Amino acid sequence: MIQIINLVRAFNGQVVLDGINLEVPKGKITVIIGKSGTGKSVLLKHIVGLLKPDSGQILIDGVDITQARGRTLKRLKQRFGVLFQGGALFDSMTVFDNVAFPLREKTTLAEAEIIHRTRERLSQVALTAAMENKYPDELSGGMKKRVALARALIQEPELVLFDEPVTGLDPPMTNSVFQLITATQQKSDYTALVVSHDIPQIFAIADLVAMIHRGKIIAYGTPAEIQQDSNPLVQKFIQGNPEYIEE
Ligand SMILES: Nc1ncnc2c1ncn2[C@@H]1O[C@H](COP(=O)(O)OP(=O)(O)OP(=O)(O)O)[C@@H](O)[C@H]1O
Repeated sequence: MIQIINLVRAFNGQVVLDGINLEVPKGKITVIIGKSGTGKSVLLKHIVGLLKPDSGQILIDGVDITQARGRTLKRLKQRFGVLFQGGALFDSMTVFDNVAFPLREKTTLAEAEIIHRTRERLSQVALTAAMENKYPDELSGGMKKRVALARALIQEPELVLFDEPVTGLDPPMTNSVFQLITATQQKSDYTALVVSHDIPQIFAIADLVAMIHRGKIIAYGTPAEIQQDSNPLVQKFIQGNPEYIEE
């Protein structure tokens, strides 16, 4: 579904993406791993059309989003649900209004249908009706992630991008958010691209894992393949070996 071909991007002369090649298959969960500052968020921003590369292509079902403008770009963007780092909920809106927001902004659905769909999504992420009228600052970190997930899924996107969805959560909450990603993905069959450092948990949810190092994909495969990868850099990273920091 997504093909990234020779993607290159530098900022102020510093090359961040140095010829990324990656296929993200339809209806699967692909996880990108790699240390802080290797360009994982920059890559996601290119995929959703927020940044333009210096060169290379990103084909979404054959259409190059790096070249898309106007209506074509808008239509491509509508196919994405995005959960950026931090969740970015609107503090002045209730849980319900946060989740309903994309439907109110971008569709002409009747209010009754908006209420129905919003409740459906909230229950999908195990948020009860009692939570609907709370404001983000009354919620725990894990609850906020659930609300952000419900909002990312509200328009039934074909493709959902998650930028470090469990950062700052305790281990049970981390597992619970990962389980929700798996459960919603299986139910709605969207294509998921997740950026996460959380090893070993990501091996339990990923169909495919790609490791990015110095602007390139240096390993790609199933969790079992990655865990057995012969590249010492991959082994150092997944085992949390401090030597990797210097690599
Ligand atoms: N808009 C920008 N202008 C200049 N430099 C940028 C910009 N966005 C990102 N960078 C640089 O690109 C590099 C990669 O950043 P990015 O946020 O993609 O890393 P990351 O792999 O997602 O890290 P983390 O895991 O810590 O979130 C960093 O050196 C960052 O400073």
